[in-house]
Amino acid sequence: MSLTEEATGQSLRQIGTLVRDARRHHGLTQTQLAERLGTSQSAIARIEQGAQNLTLELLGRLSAALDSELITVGKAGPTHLRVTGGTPLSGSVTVKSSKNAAVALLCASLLNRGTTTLRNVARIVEVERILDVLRSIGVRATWDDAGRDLTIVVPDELDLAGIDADAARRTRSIIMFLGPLLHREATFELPYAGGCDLGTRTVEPHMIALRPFGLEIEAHAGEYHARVDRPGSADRTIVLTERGDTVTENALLAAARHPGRTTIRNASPNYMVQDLCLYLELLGVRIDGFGTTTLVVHGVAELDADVDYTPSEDPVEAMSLLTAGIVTGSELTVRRAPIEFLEIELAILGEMGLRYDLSPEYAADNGRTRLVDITIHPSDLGAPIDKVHPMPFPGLNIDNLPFFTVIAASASGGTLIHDWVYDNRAIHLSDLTRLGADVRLLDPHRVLVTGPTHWSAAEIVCPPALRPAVCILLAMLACKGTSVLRNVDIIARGYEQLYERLVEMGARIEVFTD
Ligand SMILES: CC(=O)N[C@H]1[C@@H](OP(=O)(O)OP(=O)(O)OC[C@H]2O[C@@H](n3ccc(=O)[nH]c3=O)[C@H](O)[C@@H]2O)O[C@H](CO)[C@@H](O)[C@@H]1O
Ligand SMILES: C=C(OP(=O)(O)O)C(=O)O
Repeated sequence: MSLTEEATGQSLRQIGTLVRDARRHHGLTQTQLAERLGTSQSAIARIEQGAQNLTLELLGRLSAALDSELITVGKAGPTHLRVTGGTPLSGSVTVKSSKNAAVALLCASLLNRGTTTLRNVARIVEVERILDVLRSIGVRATWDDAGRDLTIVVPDELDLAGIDADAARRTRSIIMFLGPLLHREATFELPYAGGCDLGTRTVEPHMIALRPFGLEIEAHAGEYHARVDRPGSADRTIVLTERGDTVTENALLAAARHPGRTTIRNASPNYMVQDLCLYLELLGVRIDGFGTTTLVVHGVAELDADVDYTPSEDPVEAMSLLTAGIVTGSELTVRRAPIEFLEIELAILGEMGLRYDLSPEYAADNGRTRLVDITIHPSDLGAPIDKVHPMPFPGLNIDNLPFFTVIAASASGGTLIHDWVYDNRAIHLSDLTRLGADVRLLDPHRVLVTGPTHWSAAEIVCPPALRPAVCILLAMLACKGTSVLRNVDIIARGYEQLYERLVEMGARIEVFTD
């Protein structure tokens, strides 16, 4: 069926614009996109001009090639936001539990023969994707009536042939199936890990970390082909080549059922790793060195316990909510903020002139993570003297860095933001120029932001990266007038009810679809 039978020339032109914007966000030329689709550059040029008949099949292939919900076939259309900004927010907002702990714990539940109950799990698309994958291989995962707590029961035999490859390819976290699966299967296949468009993200450190557990991986035809030759129970030391979060988690997951003592050096002590350690301890795995870069895991061959765990609050969500308040010049309280994972961020903000108060500390439901309520006050911000750059924990969180771009744009003076981590995340922040910010990309890793910005409303297509997308939304809250942010579905990957919660604080955000 040809779409032109139904759609007007105007909708073809609209689709053309969406395709062009998505292609540019992916840094693709027309020729490169044409190669992905097996078509010619001139056909792409015609599509982008709205001068090409589009079949549903071609629309589906375009969506897949651009990994974008811009054009969906057989589903509701993409979601957009109309944001009327320029007024302060007020009141308080409570931080939800973290995306990154949730996905690690879901993967970890594969280790347990007993029932895992995870409480207060974030209702986000990233979690749903891992759940889809788990269910497709036979895991029983059910939400309670309130939709907050998850009960997970893993069958004796997994149906790995039935894996939902589409859901798996949309998340990078699928890589954390390797650690648990290597104890269950001698050979298995997993689809390639996917995720946001942040540039190349290596999985080599995972291969290096898991090799001592007998795992060999060959990657071809869109799949990891895993072979396991399980070693004996001898003690071992694993030195991670990168202090990555998920690679530390994979090493922990493998070590948990390795019947010996595993020392993991250069481990990430970041928040999601701490949640995972606490869960594994409930399963009966002793881990020395909690919160440090050397973890000693006393593995147990069979893990069979009915456990109940509540992951801790998300520091990146806390930073997002603080940013919303800062750029709108608001008096706002962010409740249940995990302070240990925000201290450096707050210290830099304090140097920039942010006035804030902290409540006394209290414990999160996991009993360990320290929480505070942070109240920020309207402040005149100045650029920090030194560049702002992330580090593996304890350092400024890599995922919190993009928010400093929006904040720096609201401050007087020039701020250099150095994202050495991701090849393709800073580039998405240059969209802030469309809202009046002076954001100059010096190279793929360094952004020079000069403020203060006279924010002005605009229409922007959401970049295909979670944090930059939220940064643009938050900047729109600072813009007088009405902005439109198109195709915001990516935000649901990591945030639950973000718009509703901002609206409760006084933001004017309307959600609409085409
Ligand atoms: C599900 C989950 O938990 N995701 C988080 C996790 O992803 P994840 O653990 O997958 O992060 P990666 O392993 O991709 O690391 C991010 C990037 O940092 C580089 N790198 C990392 C550590 C290091 O010591 N040296 C180094 O160069 C990696 O090569 C990569 O390019 O950690 C990232 C970095 O905190 C966060 O952005 C992600 O939100
Ligand atoms: C990069 C991020 O996460 P992921 O590892 O899930 O892509 C993020 O949370 O910003």
